[in-house]
Amino acid sequence: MDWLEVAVQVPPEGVELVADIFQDMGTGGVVIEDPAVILRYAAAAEPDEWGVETPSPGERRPVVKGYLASGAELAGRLEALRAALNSLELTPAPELRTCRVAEEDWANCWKAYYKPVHVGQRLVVKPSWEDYPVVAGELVIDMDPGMAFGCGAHPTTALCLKLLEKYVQDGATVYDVGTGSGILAIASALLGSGRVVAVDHDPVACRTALANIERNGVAGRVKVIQGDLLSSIEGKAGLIVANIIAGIIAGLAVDVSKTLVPGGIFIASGIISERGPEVIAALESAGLSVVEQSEDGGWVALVAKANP
Ligand SMILES: C[S@@+](CC[C@H](N)C(=O)[O-])C[C@H]1O[C@@H](n2cnc3c(N)ncnc32)[C@H](O)[C@@H]1O
Repeated sequence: MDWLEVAVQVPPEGVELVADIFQDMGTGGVVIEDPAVILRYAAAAEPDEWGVETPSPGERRPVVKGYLASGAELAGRLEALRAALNSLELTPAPELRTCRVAEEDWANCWKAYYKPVHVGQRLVVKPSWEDYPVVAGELVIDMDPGMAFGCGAHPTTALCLKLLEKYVQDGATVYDVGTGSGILAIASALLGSGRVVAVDHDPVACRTALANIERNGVAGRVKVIQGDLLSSIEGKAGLIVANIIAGIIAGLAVDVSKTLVPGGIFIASGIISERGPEVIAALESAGLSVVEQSEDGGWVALVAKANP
């Protein structure tokens, strides 16, 4: 099938709003290219090693990409997208570019950027097609994100991985809400969780997560459910992790509070820094106490605790 890649260049405060529009349109995955993150990689490693071109000064605004299937409805959907972008009243106004991609290109084009990454003390996220000599004590997550979000390089994912290292307890039940590639569910299992439920509303993400879970040999402890947030999961959890976007995290706070065991932990990520206070307020008013915040590349991750 052919797809239309729609790339929208926006000022930083528009990233989430545009990602929300794509999500509401059911684009099945949104890609956020943040020049600040790319610049950090370029500074941290040999750019050649990453295959990353350093953005020029004119390219400092983030780009949000969504994918629309070719077909009779495409023109109408593009028109609806343009109208939604105009209604945001951002300055400078979002700029929209489109290009056609074949499904295979879309699934593979990012592979050049993806190398083994060390995250936190013990975790290493390794692309399934790369060789990696494992060092004693390391926990290696073998990933092929396919078309789902979550290769470990994005700050929102890396923040969650570091916090999972700190908060996953042996034998705990973990719910990974918005699992994408399954990366956080797999990390939770490798870190000692006894039972993990990974949920995503996107069927492509669920298939990808399942394949990655099997690849990492943790299928016995990790179950994948296609569903909306916590609505399809039954029972309590010791830890819930959700890397989605600020508005969804804030709206999820009450359900999280009802689902956590006393003293349970919620790791919330995907929150653009400016919206941190709003999410903290939602968590606190749902009866959770925010006990830790970490920040990376303009994104904040929060740790909130249920009452003991
Ligand atoms: C930013 S990605 C995070 C992927 C992965 N957990 C990570 O940390 O890299 C957010 C994921 O949440 C999923 N998602 C968004 N809204 C959702 C909802 N209402 N219910 C379930 N999943 C949702 C998206 O499909 C996407 O896979």
